[in-house]
Amino acid sequence: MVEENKPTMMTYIKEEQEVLSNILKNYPDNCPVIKGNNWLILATGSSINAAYSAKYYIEKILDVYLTIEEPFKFHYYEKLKEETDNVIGISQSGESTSTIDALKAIKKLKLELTMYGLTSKRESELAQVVNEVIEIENGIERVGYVTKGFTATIFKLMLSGLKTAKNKGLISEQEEAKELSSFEKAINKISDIIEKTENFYEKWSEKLGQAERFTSLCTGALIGTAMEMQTKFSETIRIPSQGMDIEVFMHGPYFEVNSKHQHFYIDSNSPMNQRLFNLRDYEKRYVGQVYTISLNKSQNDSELGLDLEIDEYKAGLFIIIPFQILAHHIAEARGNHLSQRIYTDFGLAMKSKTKPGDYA
Ligand SMILES: O=P(O)(O)OC[C@H]1O[C@](O)(CO)[C@@H](O)[C@@H]1O
Repeated sequence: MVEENKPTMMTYIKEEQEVLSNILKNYPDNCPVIKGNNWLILATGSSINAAYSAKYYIEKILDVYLTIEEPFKFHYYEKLKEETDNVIGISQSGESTSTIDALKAIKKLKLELTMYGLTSKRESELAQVVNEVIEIENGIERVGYVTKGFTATIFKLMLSGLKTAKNKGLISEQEEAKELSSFEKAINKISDIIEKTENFYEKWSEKLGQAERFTSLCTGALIGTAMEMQTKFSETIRIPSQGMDIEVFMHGPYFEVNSKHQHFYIDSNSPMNQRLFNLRDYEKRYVGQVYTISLNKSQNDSELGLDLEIDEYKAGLFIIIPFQILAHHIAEARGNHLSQRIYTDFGLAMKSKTKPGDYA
């Protein structure tokens, strides 16, 4: 049962349009020019998925190499590359200990490295470790299964890339304006995305409720979306869920499919799409149901067409929204009352967080 006035994932999903519009309104003053050509991003959970969702946009618009690492593994096993110019730690709460610890260790090793912290909380421990705080600008999010913080993180990273590209003279004023206008048009359609997803869910709710495993499959630039689908479905629906690139799926995971599995194909108009469709046609014969979430218009009932005029590099900002809504609805329909939090002592017991989350 949802308690009155208690925010839910849906509360925050419905705020995404406004949050992203405000971030856009505050551009360029709200974004830094990021130094150097070799950026290292450290983040975990939804924050690392957000980094992957912005990576290919940034690398396309800028002359940078963006390396993304899990902070715990990086801290204990990886070597800091000589050519690394800066480190960006991302933590929406600013309370993920692995990210904070890895940043502290790098600081000890190379004090002169510029460290940015992308976080919603200026007063957090992460914010104290870095040289420059970049605020995510998503307002308060008191549901642990983050949604608006996820898209806001992607957008701040993309816009910081755009501002840096302009500052370096890599794009003209007109090109910058064109990018901003294409973001704006798609942001204004978020309410349509929500409505279309609600209709899609209505049509498929019974079928979705029968799945024993969900898999989302994408091509390159949308890997952050597939990863976040895995995170969000695992956190909320709590049945085996995975998200990966089609080529990864073709080397092992395809052996496990059966009629209890359901697949989502992410159609981002990638030049590799034919291979995605070939895989979908093949798997249709063996899994319980295939769905497509597409940037184009819907072609049939099992396709959720968002009808957005954006390229695949920006798509990660938008294609995740249907997955966020589906995660919420499927979870609630299966009896997972998301407002009743579980494993509440986990973060402190495992020291994965500096303090208990401030959840509704
Ligand atoms: O961005 P943050 O606050 O570091 O959190 C990272 C991840 O940790 C979690 O809070 C789980 O501990 C996830 O829900 C979240 O995606």
